[in-house]
Amino acid sequence: MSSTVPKSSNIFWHDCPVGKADRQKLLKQKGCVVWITGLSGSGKSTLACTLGRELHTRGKLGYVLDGDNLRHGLNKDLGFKAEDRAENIRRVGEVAKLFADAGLVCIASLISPYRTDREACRALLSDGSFVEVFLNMSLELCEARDPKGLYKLARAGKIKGFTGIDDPYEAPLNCEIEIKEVNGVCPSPCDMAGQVVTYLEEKGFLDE
Ligand SMILES: Nc1ncnc2c1ncn2[C@@H]1O[C@H](COP(=O)(O)OS(=O)(=O)O)[C@@H](OP(=O)(O)O)[C@H]1O
Ligand SMILES: Nc1ncnc2c1ncn2[C@@H]1O[C@H](COP(=O)(O)OP(=O)(O)O)[C@@H](O)[C@H]1O
Repeated sequence: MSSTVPKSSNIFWHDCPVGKADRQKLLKQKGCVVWITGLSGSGKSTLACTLGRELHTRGKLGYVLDGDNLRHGLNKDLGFKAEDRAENIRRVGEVAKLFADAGLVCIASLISPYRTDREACRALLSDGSFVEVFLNMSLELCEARDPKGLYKLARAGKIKGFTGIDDPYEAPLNCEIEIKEVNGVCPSPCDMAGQVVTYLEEKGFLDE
């Protein structure tokens, strides 16, 4: 696992005259991170994109960091063993922090299966500006969806270490928002995004 202590020495922090507060004023919103966690197929990307669209419609600036997408570039050197997943989450947490500092509503959607990795990301943000959203969908529902056929491959032993099958998923203990299926039925993407928007409104993130 990567250390959070810099390897380099003789490094200094430079402050710029235009700060987060100035950018937030310009954008008429407050920077924060909406961190969406859940099993593969639980609807993370769907929620991220629907929320991104809803914010855009309201004239609010958001940006989606999707785990699958980032593994094509920033994180293409990482696999799925626990250390790689930890490094994946650490990097995305740092990038999300920069987006929040830029004044954006940063929407990160990653399985992020380990509690300790998510908590480390939470600790990077100031109090209240890390909003953890748990898509609490059953394995049965996710597996029935299986849009990429990955559960099928995992069940057949063709993918090893697949989250929920032969790799762990640690559910959040203290998330800000939990979205659940009721009797096997999941809220619609619009309803899921609406729940997050309501939270952001109530906490004042969508105001100056
Ligand atoms: N072994 C294994 N376990 C879980 N997922 C796998 C695996 N191999 C490939 N994939 C694909 O990778 C996507 C998850 O990437 P993440 O960066 O979100 O994963 S993690 O947060 O580092 O656990 C995940 O995307 P989602 O289905 O959108 O969650 C899969 O498409
Ligand atoms: N709220 C929802 N209601 C119905 N289907 C959904 C919902 N959210 C996602 N889906 C569908 O479930 C599948 C998995 O969603 P996706 O967003 O790709 O999940 P993840 O990013 O967690 O892997 C997709 O086919 C998507 O269209």
